Amino acid sequence: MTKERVTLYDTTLRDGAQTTGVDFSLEDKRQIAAMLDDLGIDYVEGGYPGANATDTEFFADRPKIKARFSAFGMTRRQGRSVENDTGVAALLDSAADAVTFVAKSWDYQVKVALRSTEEDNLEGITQSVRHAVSKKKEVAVDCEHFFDGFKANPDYALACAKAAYDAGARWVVLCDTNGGALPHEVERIVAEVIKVIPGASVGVHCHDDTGQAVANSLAALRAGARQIQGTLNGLGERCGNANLTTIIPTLLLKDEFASRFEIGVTQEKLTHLTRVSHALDELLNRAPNRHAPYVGASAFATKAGIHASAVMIDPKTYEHVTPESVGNQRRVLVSDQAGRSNIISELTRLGVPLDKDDPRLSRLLDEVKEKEAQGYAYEGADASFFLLAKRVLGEAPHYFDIERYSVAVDRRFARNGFEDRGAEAIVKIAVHGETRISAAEGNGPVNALDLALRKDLGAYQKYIDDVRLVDYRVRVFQGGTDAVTRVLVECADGEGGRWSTVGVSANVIDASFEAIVDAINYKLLVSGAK
Ligand SMILES: CC(=O)SCCNC(=O)CCNC(=O)[C@H](O)C(C)(C)COP(=O)(O)OP(=O)(O)OC[C@H]1O[C@@H](n2cnc3c(N)ncnc32)[C@H](O)[C@@H]1OP(=O)(O)O
Ligand SMILES: CC(=O)C(=O)O
Repeated sequence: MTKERVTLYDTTLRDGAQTTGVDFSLEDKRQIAAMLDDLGIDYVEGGYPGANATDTEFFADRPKIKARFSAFGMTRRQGRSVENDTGVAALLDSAADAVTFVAKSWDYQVKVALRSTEEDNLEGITQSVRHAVSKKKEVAVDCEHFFDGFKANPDYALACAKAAYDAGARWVVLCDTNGGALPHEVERIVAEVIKVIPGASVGVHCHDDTGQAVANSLAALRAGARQIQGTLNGLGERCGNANLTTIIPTLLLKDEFASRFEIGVTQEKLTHLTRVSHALDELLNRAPNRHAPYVGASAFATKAGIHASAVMIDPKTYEHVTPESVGNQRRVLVSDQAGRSNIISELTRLGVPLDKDDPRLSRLLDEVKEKEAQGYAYEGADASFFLLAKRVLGEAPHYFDIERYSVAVDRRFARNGFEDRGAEAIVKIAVHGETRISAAEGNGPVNALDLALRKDLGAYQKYIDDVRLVDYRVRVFQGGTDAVTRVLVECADGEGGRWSTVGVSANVIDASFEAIVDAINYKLLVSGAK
């Protein structure tokens, strides 16, 4: 059976730029456009030329991408001829291959937001599309509020879509602008639309305000639409847009879609998806969503002991697709929900082979559960788990003893309002029976302690010279005066190694110190220090 082509239209650089807290630079836009192109996306909507300096500059010079490069903007303003509309001119003068006009398609919006008439809005659509087509641009029309408009006044919503199509639009895109539509409504309404506009020219643009943007996009596809708009990682106004990072693997890996449709993204490119998703987060300086479908760090993580034992026999028992297909990884977590299978799996990953019948395995599992009951959490601290395992197995050398440490926080206030802040720490340790005392100043108590501990480890100093603390997280739980503090620390070294450790105490400084000591011990152990 010949497969039908589904077109993917990405609006990360336009609707994604409407996400709270997102502000793309010109260079960000160039990099993201290249990433999308490499993935195999058909259209890259670059932004709104004329709306701001970054977008205007981005559209001055066409990025070197194979994908169609699209400029977004509104239809001609009310009371203005299309030839004299500076907004429309900015779209047509841009280096875009295609223009996407946003047009009202809900009579209520025409009256209230545009303060215009239904006839003028229809004329605006027709004139804008015809003008852009006459300037040799390919045209799409995003019919804003289409689903709400259709529910309120189907004839007018359809008339708007039809006006766009009849004037020469290549794509008529039905938008769930407020994100309130549900899949069965979308499926029903799209089926009505394709009675008057061929499905091959119909697209869908869904927002995620009810958490249904992906489901709504798939419902539109089932009903006959052949273009899906969305964004990487689901960026977009308010709750975001349909997440292409979820839609793409669904189209390629789920039989209902994979057997009927083809898209520009190949199975090989699909294996880059997790990296692309994380690269976008890196550019935005935000942590990737661990629970994101397909690409999140937890998407193929197994925590429950019963699941882990089955996953080790056959991963299919608890995985709907393979992690490798989307460039992700399987993880079996160690926690208080674990059984021996979790421990064996994690030890294997860490390069510590252990037989399921080894009596030390049960001791290690008991120790993990006891420590977790005290507040330790090993699923985010694999280096602390590694150390614990090595100790229980009797394979961890003892490198140094802490004899004492102290830390003082210093605040100096001057009359002119100048405030000087800092902290000083002293750490006394014994290495091979020899006492060493180090002092350090830091911008806070944990920083000072970390610097003091790593200042002089005698014969071991050479192993830790390139270690640095890169992340520090605190969680207080149990509440009230009995509160327990858990500190998670992430360290890195000059060879690209990264590892996480945990410390627990009623006192945040003690918990931090414990996590830092674990981080140093881990580095010594994996460096082969004796
Ligand atoms: C559904 C969506 O996500 S659409 C997203 C659109 N993107 C953006 O708004 C981000 C970029 N926007 C901007 O920089 C600015 O809003 C601009 C440059 C486009 C316009 O700025 P301004 O001229 O100051 O107008 P303002 O933003 O206050 O209002 C929008 C105007 O466009 C009109 N308008 C809105 N949609 C349309 C439309 N589809 N067709 C014609 N006119 C429209 C409104 O009635 C309003 O007109 P008014 O100025 O006569 O009141
Ligand atoms: C066009 C668009 O972004 C919307 O209607 O949501």
